[in-house]
Amino acid sequence: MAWKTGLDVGADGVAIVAINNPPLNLLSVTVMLDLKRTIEGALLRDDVKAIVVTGLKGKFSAGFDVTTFGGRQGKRTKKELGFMSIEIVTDTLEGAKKPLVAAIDGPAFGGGLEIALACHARISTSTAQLGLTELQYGILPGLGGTQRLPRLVGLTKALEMILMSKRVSGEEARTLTLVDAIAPADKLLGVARQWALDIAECRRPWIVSLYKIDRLEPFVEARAILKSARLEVQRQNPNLVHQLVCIDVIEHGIVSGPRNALWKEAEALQELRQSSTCKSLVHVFFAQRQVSKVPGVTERKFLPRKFNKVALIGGGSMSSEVAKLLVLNNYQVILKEKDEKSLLEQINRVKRKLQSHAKNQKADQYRPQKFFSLVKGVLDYDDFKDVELVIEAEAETLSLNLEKICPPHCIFTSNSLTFNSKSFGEKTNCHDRIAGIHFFCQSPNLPLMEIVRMKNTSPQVIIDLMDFGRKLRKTPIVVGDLEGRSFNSLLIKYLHAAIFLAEEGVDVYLIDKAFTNFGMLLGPFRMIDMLGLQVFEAIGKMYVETFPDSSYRSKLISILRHCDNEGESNAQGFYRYDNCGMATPNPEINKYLQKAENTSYMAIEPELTKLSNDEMVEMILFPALNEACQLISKGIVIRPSDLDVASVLGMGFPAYRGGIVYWSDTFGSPYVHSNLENWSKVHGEFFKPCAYITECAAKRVSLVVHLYFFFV
Ligand SMILES: C[C@H](O)CC(=O)SCCNC(=O)CCNC(=O)[C@H](O)C(C)(C)COP(=O)(O)OP(=O)(O)OC[C@H]1O[C@@H](n2cnc3c(N)ncnc32)[C@H](O)[C@@H]1OP(=O)(O)O
Repeated sequence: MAWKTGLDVGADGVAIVAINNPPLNLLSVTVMLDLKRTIEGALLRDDVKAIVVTGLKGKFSAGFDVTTFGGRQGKRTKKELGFMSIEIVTDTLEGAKKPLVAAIDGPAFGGGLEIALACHARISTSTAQLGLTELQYGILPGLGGTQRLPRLVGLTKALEMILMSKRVSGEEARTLTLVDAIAPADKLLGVARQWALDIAECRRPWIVSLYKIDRLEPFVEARAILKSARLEVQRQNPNLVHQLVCIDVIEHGIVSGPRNALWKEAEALQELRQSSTCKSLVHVFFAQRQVSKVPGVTERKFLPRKFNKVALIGGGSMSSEVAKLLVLNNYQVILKEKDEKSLLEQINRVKRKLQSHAKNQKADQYRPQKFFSLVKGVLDYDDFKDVELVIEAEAETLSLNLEKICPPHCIFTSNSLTFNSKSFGEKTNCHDRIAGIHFFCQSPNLPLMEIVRMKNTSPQVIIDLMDFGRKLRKTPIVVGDLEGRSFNSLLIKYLHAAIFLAEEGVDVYLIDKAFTNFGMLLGPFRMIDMLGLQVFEAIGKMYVETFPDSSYRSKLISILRHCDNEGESNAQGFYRYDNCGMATPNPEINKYLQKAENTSYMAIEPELTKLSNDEMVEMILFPALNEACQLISKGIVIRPSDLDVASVLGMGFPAYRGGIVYWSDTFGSPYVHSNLENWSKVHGEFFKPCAYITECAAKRVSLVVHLYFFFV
């Protein structure tokens, strides 16, 4: 078996110990044992005065391999528990009789950084990335990070970094006193070697982080900081325990001593790594990495082409949001409208949005003007000669004329709600340059961008659009094209199911509360307000026309709109919004619901008003899962986990529940099926389970595993 650490002793008496587990030098029990053996070997050699610990090929270590987390582990003995943290990191590395200096380049995350923290000094490149990212996986730093980081940078900064899994650059780490010096990559080892010799020869201090006290706040202040951190995490994530456990472990070190706390940390890690929260978060971590892989496209390794100039055609308020997003990311934008009046309105909308953005960001007064200089409003196509991307927001078709005006590499996309892939660009000769692009259910602020890949869209165009999405700081998800179905349809099912319950007499605000208690960022009605009732009604109508049997025909939205309730855009919808954007229930809502009931042909179902929170959540999310299974079984999304990522980023679904498909699958397909089947008998086709769920339930197999067999 190949060694996972290398040893190289120089004539200066410094041993370089390098972690060697490419590509990211991930840690495992084997790597840790090798590290222990190599360090012990170096300590025994008379020609070694000091040791530099580093990672091969410019990557210190991206921490532990998280695939080992989230599963059930047998009970461990106390010795096994503290083995890596106490015997290896603390007693062998930190307790070494010769000084150890960490030379950090590239990633130093989780356990990787914890090894560096146990060294007696740290030298880093300015671009290295450092962070204790464990809480992002529902665990806590398990190699002494809960004790050493607060002692190196102070409790306040350490809590900020640990609780938010915050990553800092080498440069920032230097200002935090997390690293002792910065060196360019080509001089990193040289500087670290000299530093190690300086410690060995008493020219620099030999610092043992575990017992450092000068950066730690005084006892009373420290406990007050921890108390307020506890309150804050409880307020933000009342369903999660791992953050509280982590704060307890940090406090234990302050009250009972850091070595004592290392045992507590090891026990807590053992417990948390088996939790469902950890399993779900690890699932989301890998799912997020998968979405960047598009079969038949990304493995070709094409380089993305850069867009400088983007044209937006029509689209009113929605397009103005996209225009704002583009100019804030330094794209030149051509706004094309059909007449003077619409153009003036559009220009003013973009101006207002940029001004209010600058105000919210507390930017200087000239910033909006600077951004606005990137926007040009036009009524004709003269300026399209050098645009690289066209986003059509309204038109159903793409004209041959436009194709001729634009350069031959220009990409044509539709952002239209009623985008019909068959007619869009039908008469042109550039089918390989046509795609759909959704800035996510018309709210460009959500960190998701859906790219609809048509039958003929070229791989290069998909690469270009994915890169464009990332430059806008969105996660691009590529979907196939089928009858206008996409992640939007899943979202619409979810929101329509919530409206169905409200129209059946369930309190709107209780529904929203049930969802925020479940962990969603916003309840469904707050989300409709955010999307805008006009947009929501338009998409709803499109679905009713395209899928008349399985769509829900809501009365409520048009009634609300009739009384000028448009959502956040005009500060009234399901909620009313004050000048600071604070939402309070709309006092008129029952009046609108009564009207909807009077015009509805469905009888109110009193049983539904007795639903528990969990039942409400299932009844609203299972129809969305039903839609998800259709998207997957028809091959519209590449893999089931893409919908988990889309639900986390686009719906605000709690990542710690793993995403909509993953979460639903924990109930088992027979449970999901029998619920949908029962609801459909009473409440109609909207709830009818799709053939795929029916088949999985009949075979009593997992929805996800079965789908993988289907498509891989
Ligand atoms: C006990 C300890 O306290 C616990 C811990 O150490 S917890 C672990 C903490 N570590 C982390 O959070 C690091 C997570 N990784 C990352 O952020 C990024 O991978 C990175 C910034 C290091 C590198 O990014 P990038 O260069 O884009 O490479 P990326 O594509 O993400 O990763 C390369 C491969 O390694 C995998 N990988 C990355 N980090 C991993 C990890 N910690 N565990 C398992 N696999 C990992 C990726 O999934 C990917 O696999 P693939 O090629 O099969 O898709």
